[in-house]
Amino acid sequence: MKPVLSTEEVRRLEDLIEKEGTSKAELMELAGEFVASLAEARSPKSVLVLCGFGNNGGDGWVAADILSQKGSDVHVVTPVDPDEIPSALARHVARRTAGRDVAVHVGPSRDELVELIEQSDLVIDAILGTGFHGELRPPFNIWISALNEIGASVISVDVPSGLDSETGERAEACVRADLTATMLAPKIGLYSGDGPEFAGELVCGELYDNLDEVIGEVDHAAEFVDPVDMADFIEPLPGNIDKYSRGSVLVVAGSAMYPGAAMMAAKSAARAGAGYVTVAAPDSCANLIRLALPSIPVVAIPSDSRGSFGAAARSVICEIAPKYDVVLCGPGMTTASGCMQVVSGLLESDVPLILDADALNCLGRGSIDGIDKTPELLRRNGALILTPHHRELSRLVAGDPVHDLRSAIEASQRILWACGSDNMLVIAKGPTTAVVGVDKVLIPTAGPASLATAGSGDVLSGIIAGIVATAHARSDAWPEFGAYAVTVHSYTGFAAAAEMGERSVIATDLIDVIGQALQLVEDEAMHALTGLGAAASKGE
Ligand SMILES: NC(=O)C1=CN([C@@H]2O[C@H](COP(=O)(O)OP(=O)(O)OC[C@H]3O[C@@H](n4cnc5c(N)ncnc54)[C@H](O)[C@@H]3O)[C@@H](O)[C@H]2O)[C@@H](O)CC1
Ligand SMILES: [K+]
Repeated sequence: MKPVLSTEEVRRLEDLIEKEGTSKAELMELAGEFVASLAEARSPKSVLVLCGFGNNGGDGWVAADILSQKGSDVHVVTPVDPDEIPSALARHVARRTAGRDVAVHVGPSRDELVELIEQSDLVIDAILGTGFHGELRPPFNIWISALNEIGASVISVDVPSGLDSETGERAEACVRADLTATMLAPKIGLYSGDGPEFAGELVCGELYDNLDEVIGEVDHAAEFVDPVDMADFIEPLPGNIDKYSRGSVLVVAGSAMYPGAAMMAAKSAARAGAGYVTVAAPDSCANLIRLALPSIPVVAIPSDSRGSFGAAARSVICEIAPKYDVVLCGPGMTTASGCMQVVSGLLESDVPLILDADALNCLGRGSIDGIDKTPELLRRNGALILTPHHRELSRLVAGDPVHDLRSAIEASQRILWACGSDNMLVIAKGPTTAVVGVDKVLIPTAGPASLATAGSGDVLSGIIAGIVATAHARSDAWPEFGAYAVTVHSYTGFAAAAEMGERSVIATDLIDVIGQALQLVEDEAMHALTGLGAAASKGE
């Protein structure tokens, strides 16, 4: 797992490294070297380095110096003369570089800048890093819009300039990078909001030999997990196993209006490895589900007049629920009063429980001031996993805005900390999904845009249920299993897009490739672990 840091955590880390004997000036030299090495790998004949006023600019000046010494034709653009750069560290390296074989352009006009960009093979964006906040001031807004218009090949230093490294919000003009070379550890804003889109490929320069030790001494906003971190959680299927010991799931879902959601969640749970999946659905749609899923038993529960769970549903469902390793409740269920009763009944039981979709909306309706103000509703002995997307999460915290990764993590933590339970997990779904536990936040590999399709959430909750059911002995590691499930879902997006084309994927395609996705994740985890090199690339 790789730490992902907030801006404040990065500052603390730099201070600690300084205490250990490596100064910020040395870190700047190392950062510049790292950027220069990435630039060199692209063999540019001529490089343009855009430098700002701060230390991000300083990294750019160092890279410019190294690249010119290695034979590239290097031009540096700066808003002020090197002697007038306010940051002492950056001023020092700028003066040094300007005295060497680079062409320095101070405050060029837009036309002059456009000409410089067009003449170069590669642009290094060292305009703004973690020190950027608020509205983008001139001349940088003009520089950045010129750069994006021309569509130059760009390496951004630390973060794309114009992106807030904390929130991932972008200014009106924000560099669209091909590659972002982030220093020491990725900043949380690179995963949030506009970050993933504008950063392009992300590589991290560790810069400091004892980084692993020192980074453990600062808090981490989150940790990035990739398949290699999942090796411990992927177990081979033993031969002497029966359908029940492979893990059982009860899917409480569906209504006359939305029977498909129940079908997709149940089929996904089975495809994700559960040996025995049962659907409990209102009798209004039970037969339809039976016909669609011949391998899955369906228990018909009395409906209300509109085809949702009726008043008798709670007692019937709560009686059968404890027989399963995990219960998934919510897809396509509606928020009728019978459904609200079912959710509160299941919460009172001890069975490991996943609440998704309408079950979350039932929770939101049952707590006017926000679920974080009424944590007693969620306190229970059994494990509890909530899987809200941003709108559902916002409803759970009484309408407080949730619009990006950072606000999703904050809202999830408010709920978890109010409940104080280490048996609880919020999987906050979004373009980047966060798996939030009471004491850790995991960010699994994000999937492609093809996952943004109706029913994709039902597939994810089914995958989570299937994976959690097969992991019943490992309840100490819910966040890791949650991250594993989210990764598998992401990989269904890659695999389905490879078969169907990114724009054409529908949720049922994702279900059909769950097996492929499980295999891809397993291959990547095992190959990386055994040093066999890169595994089969995602869906190719
Ligand atoms: N994290 C680390 O350990 C290291 C960080 N270094 C670099 O240092 C950077 C941070 O340096 P700084 O703190 O000097 O900050 P930056 O260089 O990111 O930006 C600070 C400058 O940006 C200007 N600025 C801020 N908001 C603006 C706005 N809205 N419009 C226009 N200008 C604006 C300020 O006037 C200030 O001069 C990192 O991003 C990284 O590139 C490296 O030098 C070495 C190691
Ligand atoms: K930058």
